Amino acid sequence: WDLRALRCSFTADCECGFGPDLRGLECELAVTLVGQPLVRRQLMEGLRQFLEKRSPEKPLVMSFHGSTGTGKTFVSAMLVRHLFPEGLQSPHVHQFSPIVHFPHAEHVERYKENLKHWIQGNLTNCGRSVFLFEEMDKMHPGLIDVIMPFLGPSWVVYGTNYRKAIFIFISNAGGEQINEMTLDLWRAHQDREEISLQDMEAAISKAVFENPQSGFWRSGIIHEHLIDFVVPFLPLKRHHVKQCVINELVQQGLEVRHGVVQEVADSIPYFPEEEKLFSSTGCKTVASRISFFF
Ligand SMILES: Nc1ncnc2c1ncn2[C@@H]1O[C@H](COP(=O)(O)OP(=O)(O)OP(=O)(O)O)[C@@H](O)[C@H]1O
Repeated sequence: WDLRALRCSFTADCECGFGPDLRGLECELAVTLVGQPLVRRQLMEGLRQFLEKRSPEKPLVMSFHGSTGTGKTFVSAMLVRHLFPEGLQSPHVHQFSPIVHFPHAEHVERYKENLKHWIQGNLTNCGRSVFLFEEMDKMHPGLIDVIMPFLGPSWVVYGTNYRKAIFIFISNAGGEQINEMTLDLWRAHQDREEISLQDMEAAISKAVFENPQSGFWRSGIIHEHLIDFVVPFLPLKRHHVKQCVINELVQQGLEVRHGVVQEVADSIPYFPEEEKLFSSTGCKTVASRISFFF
């Protein structure tokens, strides 16, 4: 007997090793992700809505935006780990980085063909495939539009049902707008959880669509509203950085010393110049700085 086939005939979720664990994800986000209430909300809501449907009407498309070190890569890896047990190592999780996969502007037409075939082939192999597009702001404009047919609600493309796939775009684009809105809110004495997602989504979409340096420049993906969830990563404050230092010390099995936490947090640059509120590098350099102060 093929036990896998037998199990699959009784369960709906057995699709090329796809085993979503939303509770586990929610729990890990609550414990390890610092200062990103909107991310938790958007991500969990998006996934729940999508995974509840046995036959979704379109693939799930999310776009992560925010300045450096705010947790975009961290969250995407965590998300993937809670969808496929092998996480980023799963053969059904595909990462694309413009610098690695699409380095030369003069080869864009070839990249378009390759990308289309790659996605089509992998969706034929596993409808639950996850595609991660990193550093979207470094992507040649126009290239990403080749995947538009895979993101919409059509039933099949080239004979493949692709509606169960998940696409995630990651970029720094829109980060400035997010930072400005968060700063305005702080100046108005409002809580960061009170940021209106609608306002932020509109500002981010406009910023990436109108920026010639963005992979989404004049992109049909934005114009046709193919992104289901825009996920804004807010700039991190000093107390968030301190929490990152504590998390990192615990993870490295080191003693959590107040002095070290303070020194690492103090060594990081903050903006704006006057108030020095938000970390310019988020928590990105925390791990490497710990060895200097411990
Ligand atoms: N909000 C956060 N909560 C907890 N840890 C964080 C957070 N943001 C960043 N970190 C820590 O900093 C490291 C670097 O963050 P990450 O790579 O996710 O940043 P990023 O937003 O993808 O930045 P970039 O735009 O430069 O790629 C993570 O591995 C994690 O340890």
